[in-house]
Amino acid sequence: MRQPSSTLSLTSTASFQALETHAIDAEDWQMRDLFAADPQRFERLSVEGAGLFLDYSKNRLNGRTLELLAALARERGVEQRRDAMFEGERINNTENRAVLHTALRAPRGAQLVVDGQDVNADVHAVLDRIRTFTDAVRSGEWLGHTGKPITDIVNIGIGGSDLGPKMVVLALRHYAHPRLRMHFVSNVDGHDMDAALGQVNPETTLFIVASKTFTTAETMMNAQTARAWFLGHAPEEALAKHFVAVSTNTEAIKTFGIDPANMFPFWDWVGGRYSVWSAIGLPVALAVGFGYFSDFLAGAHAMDEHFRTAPIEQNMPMILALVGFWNREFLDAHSVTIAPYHQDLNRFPAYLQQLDMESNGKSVTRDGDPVDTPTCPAIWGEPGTNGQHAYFQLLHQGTDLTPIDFIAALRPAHEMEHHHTALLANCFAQSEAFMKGKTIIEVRADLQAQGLPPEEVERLAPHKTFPGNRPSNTILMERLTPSTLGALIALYEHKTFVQGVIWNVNSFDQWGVELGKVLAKKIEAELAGEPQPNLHDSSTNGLIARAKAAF
Ligand SMILES: O=P(O)(O)OC[C@H]1O[C@H](O)[C@H](O)[C@@H](O)[C@@H]1O
Repeated sequence: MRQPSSTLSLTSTASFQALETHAIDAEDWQMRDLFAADPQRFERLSVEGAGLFLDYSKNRLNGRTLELLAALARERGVEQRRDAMFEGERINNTENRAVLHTALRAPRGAQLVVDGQDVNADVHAVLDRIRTFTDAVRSGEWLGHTGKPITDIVNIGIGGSDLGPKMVVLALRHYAHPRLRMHFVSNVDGHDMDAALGQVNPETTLFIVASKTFTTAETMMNAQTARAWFLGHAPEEALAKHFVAVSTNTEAIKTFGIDPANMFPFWDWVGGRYSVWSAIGLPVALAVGFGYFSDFLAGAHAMDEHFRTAPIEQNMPMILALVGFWNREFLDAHSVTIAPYHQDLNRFPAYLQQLDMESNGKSVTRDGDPVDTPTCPAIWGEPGTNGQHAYFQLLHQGTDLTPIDFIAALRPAHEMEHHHTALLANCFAQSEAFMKGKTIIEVRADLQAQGLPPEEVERLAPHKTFPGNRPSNTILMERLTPSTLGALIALYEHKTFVQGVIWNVNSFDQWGVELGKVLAKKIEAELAGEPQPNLHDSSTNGLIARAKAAF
């Protein structure tokens, strides 16, 4: 494999050291002054691509900062590693796998042969099957065992086999088939399955068991429960009309009792959190139809092309990554808030939590050495304007600096124009307020103008002062469509990738989730079996004892 020039530790690179020196100068910068000094700042610090617009001018940086960040990206070999990913090299070095989610959205006929396998042909063969199947279900031609069309689809999956399809189906609800109700069951907590089964009819329900490995404990338990529930209402031969599977593991699907003819495959080079573009997106294709699903893939592909070809300085995912890196490393931002000013992007922050934190929540490099800087910040958020009335207080006046990504569509999918005007006004007002703040002098002037006595002005002024100078990005799109949503997700995927290369971590494994799984198996056996005192620490023993006493 081509070796990117990132074997030096991050802090020993010349470009990181140049950034460290530059960051000392930048400590005193006020964004208000940066805007006042440069009337072109917005034009200079914004970029367009694949139907998205990114304004990153409300960050504490200048042109020199960007030059230094771009130099760092070059020194860390971001472009070489990007090309290696697109070409199918095995960049996931702890699992010895290629990372090819970009191939899932490449148009038919794109050339990509990896290990002698025509990846593009394989991808499009599965897409053709998805088209045939989803057309049949949507048209009503696919019938349940008693001859009725499907009305409800229950996706059973967790992590990447849940978050992507669920988020996208919600985001594209305006494109959805009116007959099909979509349900998502992920949690091993029986309340999740109980709620879904309470709403559906076995005669008209299609279950999708979605699991890359087909070994994930939660999904296997939920799938068995759904199967048993279904067989309580229908004969065994009816299963083929009501259960399909999405997986890379054909053998496990057969063992479960799903006909391989009802299996939609994908491949080990698709990471779970990057899998919504594969057959894991089946619920999306069922809800919105294959045509819109293709538009969704095409939007992501447009972002791939932008990412692959635009120079770093005009490359949206690179810039989003570099600005985020600057805020993390030099402004000590421990977390990032995602604020979609679009109610239909309700689950987007949760989706990004897995994408970013499972990818870059690492503390050793690809070579197994400890990293020498902080890595992935925590990601969290809620749609605006709701967040404004909950935790924005901390963002405005708390002691931590938390960068914010505002995301908005300029045109709504409804006709209540005045709602949309109010929504956008709030979005833009918040980013302005975070940037500008309100000085104590301005606050005093306001309070004096209200006629407050001087001692009252002095008492209240510190509470009403906003420090400002708090960074944010704003991402705009004309409308939230299958295509712009595809581009938006791909933007964040590539942002995550670029940061991972700079930190030199493997963004494509997730060993950190394993320990809890192993211990849960042990404790599950203990909870179900005879008491075995003192196998654990006193806290875990005590909790197990309390649970057993309640059974
Ligand atoms: O699709 P599955 O194999 O069932 O995996 C579902 C999820 O579980 C795992 O524990 C991983 O942390 C996730 O990356 C994955 O998406």
